Amino acid sequence: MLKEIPLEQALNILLKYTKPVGFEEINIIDTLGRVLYENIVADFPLPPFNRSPLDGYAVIAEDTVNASKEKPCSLKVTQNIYAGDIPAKPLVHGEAAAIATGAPLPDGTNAVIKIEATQPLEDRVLIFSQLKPGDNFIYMGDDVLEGEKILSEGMIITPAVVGLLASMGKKQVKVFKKPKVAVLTIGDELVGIDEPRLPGKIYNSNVYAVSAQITEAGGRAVPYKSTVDEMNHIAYLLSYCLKENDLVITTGGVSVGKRDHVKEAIRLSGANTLFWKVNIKPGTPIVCGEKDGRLIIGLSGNPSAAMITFYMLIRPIIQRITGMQHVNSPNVTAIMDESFNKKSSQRRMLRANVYWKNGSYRAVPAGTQSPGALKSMLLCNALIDIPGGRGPLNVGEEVNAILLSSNYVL
Ligand SMILES: Nc1nc2c(c(=O)[nH]1)N[C@H]1C(S)=C(S)[C@@H](COP(=O)(O)OP(=O)(O)OC[C@H]3O[C@@H](n4cnc5c(N)ncnc54)[C@H](O)[C@@H]3O)O[C@H]1N2
Ligand code: MOO
Repeated sequence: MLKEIPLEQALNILLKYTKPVGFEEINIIDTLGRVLYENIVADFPLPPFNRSPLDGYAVIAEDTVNASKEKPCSLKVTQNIYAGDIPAKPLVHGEAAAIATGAPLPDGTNAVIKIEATQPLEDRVLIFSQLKPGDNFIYMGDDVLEGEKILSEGMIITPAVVGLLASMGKKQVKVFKKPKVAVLTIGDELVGIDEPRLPGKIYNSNVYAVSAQITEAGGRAVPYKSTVDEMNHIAYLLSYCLKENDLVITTGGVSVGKRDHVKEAIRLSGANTLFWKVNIKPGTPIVCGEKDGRLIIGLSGNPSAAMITFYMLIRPIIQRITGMQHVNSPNVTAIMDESFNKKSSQRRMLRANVYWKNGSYRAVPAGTQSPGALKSMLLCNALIDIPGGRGPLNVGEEVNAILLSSNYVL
């Protein structure tokens, strides 16, 4: 078993045991945020026919030579084409077709004039400017060519992807399956939020916060009722959860106290312990086991420590299982707006709020940094990565900030 390893090594080990859990076919309406499992090749072009970008008249450009406000040319209007129509016949010299935006252009035409540069006159139209072939003409396949690969496996489904899928007429879409992730919270002190909070007890917040993080990361959270600090029972539950789920996350009982049984319970459950302790603060005593290719990851019971190690180590593996290729959080250089007075003997992930001002990122520590202080996670949208052995941070100092959610920064 490895001990006190760097964060990056821990993540590499976890990713080695991480692979997608298959695919499912779902309705397009439910695909936003999922990851595409298939390549999509256009089996017809977009637009599927030559079309008009304007309300106006389809003409033959050569018929408009020298046309001007003073000397308009006059063409006979032989048909009206609305969006959704099929042109009744091709256009020949001397003719124009009244056409709506998005309507198919008749054969023979090579330009469109907007309605504002024309004037109807009985069954004819006066054209006030000269056109070149191709003016205001949208060719079939202008956007997407037939046979073109427009979407690739591994792409995150954004609203634009949804739009392209729909324009290809795809109702059912193959996406990577979400992993089932068990959340097993451990501690004699825990009571459920629907139970009386007796003296000495606390509500089990981790089961909810970690489940929410799993959902946010793209997994399917399976929360279990909390369990007491009893070794054999924990070992039994670990085996059970591992059979029922793709990944098991626990919180609590990973340190060195008499009732911290998770490390031993992982061994008793038949799993192989990959490492114990990662060299970051908070969340140091994280433990990880593997059985039959599935992982058990035991996080600190301290609520913020659990959330931070989740962001650094578990979110990437859930994202990888869901088919995402790029799972690293973005880093930016930020300038400290306030000082942080503590020394960091160990590498520290400082909860911070990072924002953009006058051309640079600024960082403010997000409040009490104790590993159990959950409120500090409210403002925390980034972690300042302080190397071990560094002294306090001063106002104006440049730091490396790991962004947890780019949504909250700008
Ligand atoms: N002698 C030492 N003591 C500790 C060390 C050490 O190296 N030597 N390490 C400390 C560090 S660092 C951490 S982190 C914690 C980790 O402790 P555990 O993972 O064993 O967690 P617990 O002791 O079970 O709980 C810690 C804390 O969190 C509260 N908690 C637990 N579960 C929940 C939950 N589901 N919801 C809300 N709050 C929860 C629990 O009541 C404790 O207050 O160990 C240090 N000790
Ligand atoms: O590693 Mo712990 O989360 O600092 O108390």
